Amino acid sequence: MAILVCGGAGYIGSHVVAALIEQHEEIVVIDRMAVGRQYAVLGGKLYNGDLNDRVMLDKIFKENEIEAVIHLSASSLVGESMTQPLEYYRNNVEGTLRLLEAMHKHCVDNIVFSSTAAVYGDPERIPIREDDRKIPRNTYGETKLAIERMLHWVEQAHGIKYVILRYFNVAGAHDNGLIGEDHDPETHLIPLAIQAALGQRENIMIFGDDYSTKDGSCIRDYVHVMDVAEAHLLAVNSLRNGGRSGVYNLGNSEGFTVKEVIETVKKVTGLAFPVQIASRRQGDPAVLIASPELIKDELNWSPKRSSLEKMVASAWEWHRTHPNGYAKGNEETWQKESQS
Ligand SMILES: NC(=O)c1ccc[n+]([C@@H]2O[C@H](COP(=O)([O-])OP(=O)(O)OC[C@H]3O[C@@H](n4cnc5c(N)ncnc54)[C@H](O)[C@@H]3O)[C@@H](O)[C@H]2O)c1
Ligand SMILES: O=c1ccn([C@@H]2O[C@H](COP(=O)(O)OP(=O)(O)O[C@H]3O[C@H](CO)[C@@H](O)[C@H](O)[C@H]3O)[C@@H](O)[C@H]2O)c(=O)[nH]1
Repeated sequence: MAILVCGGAGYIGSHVVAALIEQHEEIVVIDRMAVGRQYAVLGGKLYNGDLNDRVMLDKIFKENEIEAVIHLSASSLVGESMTQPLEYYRNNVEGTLRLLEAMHKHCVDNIVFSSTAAVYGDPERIPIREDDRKIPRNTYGETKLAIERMLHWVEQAHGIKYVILRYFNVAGAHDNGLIGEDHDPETHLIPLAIQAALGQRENIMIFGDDYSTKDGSCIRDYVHVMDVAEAHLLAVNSLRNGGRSGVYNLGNSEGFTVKEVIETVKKVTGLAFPVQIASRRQGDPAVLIASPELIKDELNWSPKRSSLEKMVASAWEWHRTHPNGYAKGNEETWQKESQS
């Protein structure tokens, strides 16, 4: 029996695949490889395909005995979602609809879904609990909330059980040194600051220093990608063992401002780089900090890498050793490394 990982060639998906390999699972990956990186997939069977492609999904479910799905594929950039809302609804909501149709047709009834802190919008209290008000401030969060609601109703009608993981800001890279974050273009704060440290970009911009926070910049809760991957194993095992559906925050219950993150990057790398204040980015809430108590209690999740400095050091190690990511001229080096 195999686990289907949708978006398994992406940043977080590739770390989930690595964790499944350690658990000796049979793995099938579907990724449309526009963003996904072939060399990020350390094992399993890879289908280069789109979730919106019914024929492709049917083929995958026919060719493999799938017992559970881990669904990470999405368009997931807050800023972009504000200018391309139709594409976000199409790729995220319609893609998930196709996936659930295929699961229903092929009698697969367990799914772990990547949701986001962006479903909450401006939180009513900090730390945020799962039942708190959800009024997304951006189209991206809105599409994820729509999918969460879809999962709820599909379970009622068709018995497909789910674990929804609402990640906060995922950071860092795998300890094995083989996989990490490689987006093109990069939009996330930590890798961008590291690129500035490496001299690959002129500076790093702080999007707004006039928020009501201690230094005026936005606060986020960072969580290590390996701790996130570990949560997926716990979630899928719980569903397979007859556990019920659930919705969980995935964060460290500690927030850091953009300025603090940039200072940490300077400290960890030992490198100075220019920092500029820019205007606020559309769709950004001021503060997002998780209460992860529920997943600790119910799924026994215990993050092992919660210090910001260690997360930045882990990201730094990846970027320092792979300054061009996976596939921009260093494929051979990468292949040698992965074989050794
Ligand atoms: N990175 C974060 O901090 C963060 C935080 C909260 C939630 N999330 C969620 O986690 C998931 C993974 O995020 P990531 O940072 O690894 O993103 P990513 O872009 O690196 O990975 C997503 C992968 O999905 C694939 N994909 C997208 N649409 C597809 C489609 N229609 N068919 C097949 N493949 C498709 C992409 O090619 C990519 O490889 C996303 O669902 C995202 O919304 C991420
Ligand atoms: O050049 C930059 C990039 C980002 N930021 C700020 O840094 C913070 C973090 O931004 P980023 O790293 O882009 O992450 P988010 O926009 O917070 O979104 C991430 O975290 C969300 C959960 O909180 C997920 O839903 C998203 O998928 C994921 O991309 C935000 O306040 C940004 O405004 C800057 O100031 N300058």
